[in-house]
Amino acid sequence: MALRAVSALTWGLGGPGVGPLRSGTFLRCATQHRLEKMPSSIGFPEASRRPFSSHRILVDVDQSHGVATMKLKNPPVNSLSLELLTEFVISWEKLENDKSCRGVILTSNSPKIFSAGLDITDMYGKNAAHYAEFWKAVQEVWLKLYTSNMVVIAAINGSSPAGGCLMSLASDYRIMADNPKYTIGLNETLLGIVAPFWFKDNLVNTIGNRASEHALQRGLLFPPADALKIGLVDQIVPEDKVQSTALSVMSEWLKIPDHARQLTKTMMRKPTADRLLKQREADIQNFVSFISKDSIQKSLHMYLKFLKEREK
Ligand SMILES: CCCCC/C=C\C/C=C\CCC/C=C/C(=O)SCCNC(=O)CCNC(=O)[C@H](O)C(C)(C)COP(=O)(O)OP(=O)(O)OC[C@H]1O[C@@H](n2cnc3c(N)ncnc32)[C@H](O)[C@@H]1OP(=O)(O)O
Repeated sequence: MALRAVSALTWGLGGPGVGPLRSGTFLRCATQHRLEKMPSSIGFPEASRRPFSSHRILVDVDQSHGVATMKLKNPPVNSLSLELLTEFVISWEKLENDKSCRGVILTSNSPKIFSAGLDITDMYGKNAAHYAEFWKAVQEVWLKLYTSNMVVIAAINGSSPAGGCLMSLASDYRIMADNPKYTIGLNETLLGIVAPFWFKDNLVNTIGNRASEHALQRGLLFPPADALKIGLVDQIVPEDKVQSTALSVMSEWLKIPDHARQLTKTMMRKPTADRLLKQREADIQNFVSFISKDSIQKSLHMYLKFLKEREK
């Protein structure tokens, strides 16, 4: 009975004419029935899977449930290089255009590291044109994630500093592996660099102003239990339960009619996304001039050296 009630609501309100929302709501209604019946902790049945991949991004779409799993694959530490970011955008657009896909679980193919954040070698020793192209790609990935009509769940199966944390923050829900060796946070100041205003906005929207002020100035990296305490992640689970929990949470989110959830998400997030969109080019120029400074290049050089030489 409850199943029918949810579907009737979706059929009634979510058809053509919903405006800027993703089309294909009708298809999604059928999916919704199946999702609600799905035991939430199981994986995807082979028959309905449609994988695709590029060098650094692996995607597995479960068409019958309307859920894709996207894995970052850029060994050794899943740094967000220009190549990875570019491939990410292409894969993301493919999913956005796939009417049967309503939700994405974002995770890592590497054990222990969700993402080491932006690839420092893309911000060090290159020319202005490279920095500009790189930053535009960083902006694009954030905008795609933050404003996606799909439900985005970050399954954080390892450390997630800086840009890795940003990708998680841009998701709708964050589940982190409960291993105290892993950390998450915006640690930019530790590298002698500064998180731009839209990283900061996304953090403030998630954990509040005071906690952000503290975390950002000190470049704090939080172990899972502390991240949960301040609301940086929504849930921590044993390492081997991250993916199954993500599937289970996804099935709950997908019970909500798409159009209502999407309009609500837009209402909550549009002002923050617009702040970047309105000054995107200026933000690129700001990044280029900041990162090109001798003092900043020197800091990045020292940090790379520290990473290579530190004791493991
Ligand atoms: C008012 C003025 C405002 C102006 C603002 C304007 C613009 C904004 C300007 C700048 C904003 C930039 C925002 C930057 C965001 C970022 O994401 S920066 C990246 C931050 N990331 C980190 O600090 C993580 C560093 N890495 C680690 O902590 C560890 O590597 C680890 C992820 C915990 C994994 O540890 P482990 O498994 O032990 O692996 P290794 O440390 O041995 O690393 C293996 C190799 O990978 C290299 N590496 C690590 N991280 C990166 C990276 N992010 N980029 C590139 N390379 C990386 C590491 O050096 C090792 O290399 P070798 O094998 O030794 O060659």
